[in-house]
Amino acid sequence: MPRILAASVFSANSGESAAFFRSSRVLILLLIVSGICSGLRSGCFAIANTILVKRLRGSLFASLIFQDISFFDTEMVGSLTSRLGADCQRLSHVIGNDIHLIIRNVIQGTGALINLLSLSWPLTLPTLVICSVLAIIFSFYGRYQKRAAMFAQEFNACANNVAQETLSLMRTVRAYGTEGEELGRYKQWLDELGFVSIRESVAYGFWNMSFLSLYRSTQVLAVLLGGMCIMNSHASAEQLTKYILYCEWLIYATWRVVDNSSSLLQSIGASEKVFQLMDLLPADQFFSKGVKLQRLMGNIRFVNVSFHYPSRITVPILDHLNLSVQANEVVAIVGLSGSGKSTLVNLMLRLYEPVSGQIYIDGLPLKELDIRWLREKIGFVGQDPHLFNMDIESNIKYGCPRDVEEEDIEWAAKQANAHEFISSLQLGYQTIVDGNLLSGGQKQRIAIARAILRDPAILVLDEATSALDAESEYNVKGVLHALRNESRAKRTVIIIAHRLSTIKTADRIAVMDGGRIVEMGDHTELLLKGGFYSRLVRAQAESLA
Ligand SMILES: Nc1ncnc2c1ncn2[C@@H]1O[C@H](COP(=O)(O)OP(=O)(O)OP(=O)(O)O)[C@@H](O)[C@H]1O
Repeated sequence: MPRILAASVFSANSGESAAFFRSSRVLILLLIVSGICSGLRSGCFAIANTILVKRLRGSLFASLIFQDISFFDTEMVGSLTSRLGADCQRLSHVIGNDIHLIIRNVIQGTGALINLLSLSWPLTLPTLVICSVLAIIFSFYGRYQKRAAMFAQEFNACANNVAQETLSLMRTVRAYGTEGEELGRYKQWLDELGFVSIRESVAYGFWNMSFLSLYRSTQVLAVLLGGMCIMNSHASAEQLTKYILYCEWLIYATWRVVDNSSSLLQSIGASEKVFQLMDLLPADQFFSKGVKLQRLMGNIRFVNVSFHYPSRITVPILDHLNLSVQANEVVAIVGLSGSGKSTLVNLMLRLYEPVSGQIYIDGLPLKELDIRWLREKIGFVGQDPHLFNMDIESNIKYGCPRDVEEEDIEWAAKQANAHEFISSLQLGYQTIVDGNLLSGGQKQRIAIARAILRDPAILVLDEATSALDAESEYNVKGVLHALRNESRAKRTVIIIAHRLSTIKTADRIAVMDGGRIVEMGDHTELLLKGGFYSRLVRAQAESLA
C-alpha cells in the first residue's frame, strides 16, 4: 500500500490523471480485500479461542478429578478453581489474540522490509539497527513480564482461596466476629498482588518510553538521511515518501510483534501451573483393570496394615493393624477422636494405599480388585455429608449403578428415616437442596438413603460427631434396626460410632487406640472385661450425667 499511496500522490501532483485513477482503483481494491481478510482472521481466531477455552477447562477438570485423594490434601480448592477459570481464560487469549496478531505483523513487517531493501539497502540499515535494539530491550522486558505474571497469578489464586474459605464459612466468621481479620487476610494478598502489578506497570512505562523514542528516531533518521540523498540527487521525493511510509510500517509491525509477544509471555507465565496440572497422570487405580467377582460377599480383612498420610509422613496413623469382618456382620469401631477410625475406612475404600500390610476383600487383595466395581458395591456415609445442589430424588439416586424406580427411592428413604420429612416438604422428592434448607441430620438421612439405594454388599456409616450427635445416633440406630428386620438388606455393616449407646446391638465392637485394635468383642463381653471400652462407656455416661 505505501508504494501505491505514494504513486497516487505523486501522479496527482504531476497531473497524470490516468495513473492516478489506476492507483486509486488498486487502493480501493486493497482496502476491501484487507478489510475482508482482517474480519475473517479475527473471526476465525475468536472461534479458535472459544473452542480452546472449552477444551482447556475440560481437560484440566478431567485431569484434576482423576487425581489421587492425597492430591486434594495439599492443593487448595480456591487455587484450583482459579486455575480452571482465570488462568485458562488467559491462556486462550494467546491463541485468540496474541498469536494471530504476531503472525499478521510478522508478515506485514517482512513485506515492509523487502520493499525498504529494494528501495535502498544503505538507508534500510539504520532502521534495522533500531528494530534490533528494540528486540533486545524487549527480550529483557519480556523475561521480567513472564516472572511477574507468574507471581501475579499465584497471589491471585491465594486471594481467591481466602475469599472462598471465608465465604463458605461465613456463619463461623459471623459468630466469632472475625470479619476484620478475614478482610485483613484477603487484603494482604491484594497488597502483594498490587505490589507486583505496580512493578509490572513501571516496567511497562520504561518499555513504552524506549519504544516511542526509538520509533520517533526512525522517522527523524529517515527524513535526515533521505533529505540528504535528495539534495545529492541520489533519490527522488517519491522514493523518500515511500521510504518513510515503509519505515513506519516496519517499526509499527515490530512494536506490535514485541508487544503481543510480551502479552504472550505473560500468558505463558500465568499458564505454567495449568500445564503442570494438565500433565499430571491420573491415579494408578483408574488405569489398572482389576478383578470383578461374580458376587461380593462382604468379608473384609486388614492384615498388619500400617499407614501415614502422604502429607504428614512423620505421623504414623495406623500401626500394624489387624481386623477381620465376616460377611453380613455388623461391626462397630469405637475409640478416641483421632485414633484412626475414619482412616481405616479410607483405606478400605482405597482412597489411600497402606504403607505396609495388606487389605483383603473376600480373600482377594484390595489392589487386585476392579476399584470402580468395588466402590459400586460399597455404600458410604461420611461424617459431614454434603448434598449436591439438585433435587432430593437426584441426590438419593446419585452414583447409583443400577436403574431405579420411584418405589426404590422411597424404600431407601424409608429405611433411612427420611421419607416422612421429605413428604412433608411442599415439593417432596422434587425439592431442590440448596443452602440451609435441610438440617444436618436431614442431610445425613438423605446420604444414608443414597448409600442404601445402591443395595451395597458393604455399608459404611461414619457417625457424625459434635452437635449432630443426638440426631445422628437416632439415624444410625434407625438404619441398624431396619437392617435387622429387612431380609432384603443382608450386608456387612461397619459403623464408626462416637455415641457408644448407638452400637450396643452390633455383632462385634472393635476398640481402636493409637492406630491399633486394642479390644474386640460384643458390648457385654467388653464391659465385663473392664478394659478400654468399659472406661470409654463410663466416661461417656459421666459426661452425659
Ligand atoms: N487427609 C489427612 N491428611 C493428614 N492427616 C490426616 C488426614 N485425615 C486425618 N488425618 C490425621 O489422622 C489422624 C486420624 O484421623 P481419623 O480421622 O482417622 O481419626 P478418627 O478416629 O476417625 O477421629 P474422629 O473420631 O474425630 O473422626 C488424626 O490425627 C488426623 O489429624
